[in-house]
Amino acid sequence: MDKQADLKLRFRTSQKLEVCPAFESMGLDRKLLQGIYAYGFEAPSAIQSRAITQIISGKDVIAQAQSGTGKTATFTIGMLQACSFGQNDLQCLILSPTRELAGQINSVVGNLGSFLNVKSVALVGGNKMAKQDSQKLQNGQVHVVSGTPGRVLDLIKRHVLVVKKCKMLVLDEADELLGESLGFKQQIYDIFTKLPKNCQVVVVSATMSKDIIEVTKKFMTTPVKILVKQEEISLEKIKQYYVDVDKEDWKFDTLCDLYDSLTITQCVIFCNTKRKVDWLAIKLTQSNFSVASMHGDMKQEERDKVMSDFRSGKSRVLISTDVWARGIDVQQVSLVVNYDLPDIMENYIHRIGRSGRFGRKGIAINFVTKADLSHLKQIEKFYKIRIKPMPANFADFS
Ligand SMILES: Nc1ncnc2c1ncn2[C@@H]1O[C@H](COP(=O)(O)OP(=O)(O)OP(=O)(O)O)[C@@H](O)[C@H]1O
Repeated sequence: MDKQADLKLRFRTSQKLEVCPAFESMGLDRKLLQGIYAYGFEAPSAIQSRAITQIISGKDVIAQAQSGTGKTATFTIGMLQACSFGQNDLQCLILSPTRELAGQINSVVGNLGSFLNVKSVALVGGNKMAKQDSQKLQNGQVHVVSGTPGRVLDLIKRHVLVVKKCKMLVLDEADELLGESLGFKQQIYDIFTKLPKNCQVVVVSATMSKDIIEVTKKFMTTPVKILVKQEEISLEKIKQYYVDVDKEDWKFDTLCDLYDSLTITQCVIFCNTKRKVDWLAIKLTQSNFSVASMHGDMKQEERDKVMSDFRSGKSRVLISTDVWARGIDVQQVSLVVNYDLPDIMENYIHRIGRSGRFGRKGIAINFVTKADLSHLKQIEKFYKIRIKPMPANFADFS
């Protein structure tokens, strides 16, 4: 077999995967099922019906599925089924790239595991660890940790977090954690070396490149792969448009013209830098538009307040950087505006995926200057999609 063909084969979805059409047919604990139904889920999504039983079987798993299709519950349900709640040890460690995402995952774990009496904590940077959490950790009263890599590694090194009984490591947004750009990769390797040799590894993301799958070979053993074809990554339910703004200076007025449509439900506006987020938030506020903003240089308490106001619907328009691009789930978000096109190709899919959660309709609007046109074409080519000009009657159907 020539090398190219061999490479293609190795990155295909594993053959003959069982598909479970119902949560009942997955062999789940009765109390876990109770938690799933109480959370409002009726039937599993495509990724859930394929990946949960693979995770439960104890195999290493690479699970890719489109944004908003229920990957969090996929690994959470698999993981909760694998935990022994009679045992007072840390058994599962979930890592994700942002504090907000780690917190969100922790609350999904708590909700789905509410009848199992699961004890979980979120361990993230930015805040001093709550005394209560540190006590729980030291008394071995935590089954599941959802954290960001830096904080988790630090606590392991300081022997506050004891991982010797950990049986499962989950990397959510794995391509971001294992990519070169954000400096998480070394931290992940360091954490991995502290875990027991037979620790199961589950990696999850909406985007997964061949390079990343190569990287996973360093710490995964013959994983089951559930992958999505490049042309299927973009969700049909999210309509994608561009507005030709010609030059940077015109973006602001275009956004002001759109503002009434943005507030119909909730909207996230992405800028490429923290400075631009601050600038845009000030400028819109000065023009009497009500907006919230969030980025990585803000104090954690401020970030938490912005998140909780947005989740509760108190604020409806949020301006942010790529700190908001991945994983954050606010079902009411129906519109995403790329005030700037993302520099990182993968983040296009993650950003627009903040809308159209779990089959809902979503709209993505890209502001495109003359200089951006070739970048837009690259995005279209990469995902095999067509991004149409925004129709004049957009406000009627948004
Ligand atoms: N089986 C289900 N039935 C109904 N709703 C579900 C089901 N599974 C997940 N959801 C809901 O779908 C939404 C999206 O799920 P989730 O955040 O896990 O998506 P994701 O695939 O991780 O997305 P992303 O790629 O953005 O991280 C959540 O609000 C979740 O509660």
